[in-house]
Amino acid sequence: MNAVANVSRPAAVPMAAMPILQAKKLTVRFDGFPAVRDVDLAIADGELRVIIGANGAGKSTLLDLLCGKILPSEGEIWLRERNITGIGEAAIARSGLGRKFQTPTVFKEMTVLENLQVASNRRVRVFENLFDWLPSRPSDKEAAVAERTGLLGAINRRASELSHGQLQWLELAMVLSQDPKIVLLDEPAAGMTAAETDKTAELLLDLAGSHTVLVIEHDMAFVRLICRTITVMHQGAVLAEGTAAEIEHNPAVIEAYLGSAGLSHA
Ligand SMILES: Nc1ncnc2c1ncn2[C@@H]1O[C@H](COP(=O)(O)OP(=O)(O)OP(=O)(O)O)[C@@H](O)[C@H]1O
Repeated sequence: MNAVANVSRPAAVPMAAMPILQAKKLTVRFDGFPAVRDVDLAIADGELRVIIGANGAGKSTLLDLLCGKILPSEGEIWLRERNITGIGEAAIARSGLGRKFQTPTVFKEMTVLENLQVASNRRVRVFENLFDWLPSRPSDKEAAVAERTGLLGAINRRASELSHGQLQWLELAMVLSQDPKIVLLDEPAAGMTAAETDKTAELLLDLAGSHTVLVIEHDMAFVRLICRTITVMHQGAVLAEGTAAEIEHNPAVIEAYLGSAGLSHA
């Protein structure tokens, strides 16, 4: 049996309370081309939301907008009752929104623990690694983050010795070290083995609830492992939103994104 099947899934989150993250008519144009168009999105506190869509649908650009990496041409982004549009990437990160990119940006010559210390500002400057005068034991928080991401046993190993999956988990652990309320993930299972993919699904299901998680994903098998609500993007706009079953049977989605073969063959 798939290991993920044993993980208890958080119930779909009802949207009664104010969403923790909202996009309102979010649009960005590059030289007049609308990469993201009029996107309305409402993510509940503790929700695990998956965004799917064909290449060029605007998924990464949407995450770039939400984390403040790029500015919208029109529309707004709200973190609970606060309009965070245009406040800048660093201020948005400080407000509790963490982003993990597809390509890990860990320091390969440092250990897992040292990377976590850099991420949480316990090891303030990278060159301090040259001197062995910083704590070599994990704090309780570092140990907890390492344990949650399956890296506790590897905490003193250099990042260069880690597998591809472990590197991805390390970068997620580095994001978690900064205490985000919301975590944005760009294809977290890309390039992973089947076992690593299952473990990543378990990890995301475990994170949901204590964190709000927004995931871009291409791999439909992975999406089915983790999804509660799926948002489908097409040509920069939101085409559909619903459960996996609703999305799989949505004629517009089948037509626009999945082709006549349907979702099960995506
Ligand atoms: N900085 C940019 N300048 C010009 N066009 C851009 C820029 N960034 C993205 N685009 C265009 O915007 C559209 C959306 O791109 P985006 O990368 O967001 O799509 P995506 O859904 O994430 O695709 P993929 O799954 O292939 O990563 C594409 O047509 C892309 O070429």
